[in-house]
Amino acid sequence: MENPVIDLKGLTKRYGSLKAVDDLNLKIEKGEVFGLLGPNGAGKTTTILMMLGLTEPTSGKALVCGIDATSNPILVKRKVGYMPDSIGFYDGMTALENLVYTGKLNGLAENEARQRALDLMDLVGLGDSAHKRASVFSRGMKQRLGLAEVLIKRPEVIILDEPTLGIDPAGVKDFLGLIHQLSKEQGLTVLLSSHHLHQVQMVCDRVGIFAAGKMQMEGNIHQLSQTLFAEDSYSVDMTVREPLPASWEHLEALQNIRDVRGVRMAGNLVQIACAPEVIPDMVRFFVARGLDVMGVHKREFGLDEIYQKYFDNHQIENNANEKSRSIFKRYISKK
Ligand SMILES: Nc1ncnc2c1ncn2[C@@H]1O[C@H](COP(=O)(O)OP(=O)(O)OP(=O)(O)O)[C@@H](O)[C@H]1O
Repeated sequence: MENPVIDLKGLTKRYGSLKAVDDLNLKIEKGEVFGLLGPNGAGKTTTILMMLGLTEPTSGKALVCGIDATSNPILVKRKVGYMPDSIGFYDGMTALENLVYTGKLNGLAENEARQRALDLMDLVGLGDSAHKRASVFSRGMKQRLGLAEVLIKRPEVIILDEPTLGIDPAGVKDFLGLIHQLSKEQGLTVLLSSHHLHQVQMVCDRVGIFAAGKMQMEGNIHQLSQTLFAEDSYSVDMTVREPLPASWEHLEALQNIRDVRGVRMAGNLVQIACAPEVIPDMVRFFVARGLDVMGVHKREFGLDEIYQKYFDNHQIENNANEKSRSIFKRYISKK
């Protein structure tokens, strides 16, 4: 990566004997959406605070848009919009007044701030609520207003901490769609910290699993899946019309096909761990035995399984949001 927008070099933060962040190296490029994942206490917030110049590193550097966040925090704050997990507004002001106020604080003239605030309220789906007091906003509406407030100063980077908390499912889809659009169309660089793995997977180009102050793994979903699940990272779900008996006579022949690494059967569903190239062979196998194939679904492991597998493998205490955990389904592997 030639000119990363975010460049963390050996970033370390100690609190007494605790290393909250331990020699972190991370580069994020322009227009990239990077998901920062990790259990409670992993060091995510401490990292973000150092990137904003709000906490001084014990050693190492946080460069944002080429600026050292520790020695130039004010300059960095002009370039970076930060949306914390709980956002405060001036309750006595309307949503529009709040945004205009923030715009003016960031150097916009009154008219420009007003116009931009109105445009942004439309963008985040609050166009009809511009003149309502922020105090009457629901949590989800406050999150949307928070995004508008972050965007008003035209940041080059936005850092979002659990941004979808309290937003309804349709709103989450809109919100993530908007993040994606801003990154791809306007080159906005996004660092997203969240425990909602499915949402992170929907929007992030790359994710990093952070634990015990260290970046344990990083890459896109495909790379992480390949690293953790190796040969089992692909599988295909075949659905046949009639349920198959547990002692299906063709099971062994299926298991012995080249590149098939495991088979699991449940009624009329057969899950086969195999390379994607052999999917047509699988279909032919079933058809040749007189079975009606009703569905073929190629499946890759998602971030939920990747995250769980990582912590299963490494036995690092995982206190993260229990809702984000899912049951990892294992295949019956060939002996
Ligand atoms: N000001 C502080 N003084 C002492 N220890 C701190 C301080 N701030 C954070 N820590 C410790 O540093 C570690 C990392 O905390 P941090 O808030 O960065 O974690 P996190 O990954 O953001 O967690 P969460 O997902 O719960 O928000 C924790 O062990 C925490 O107790």
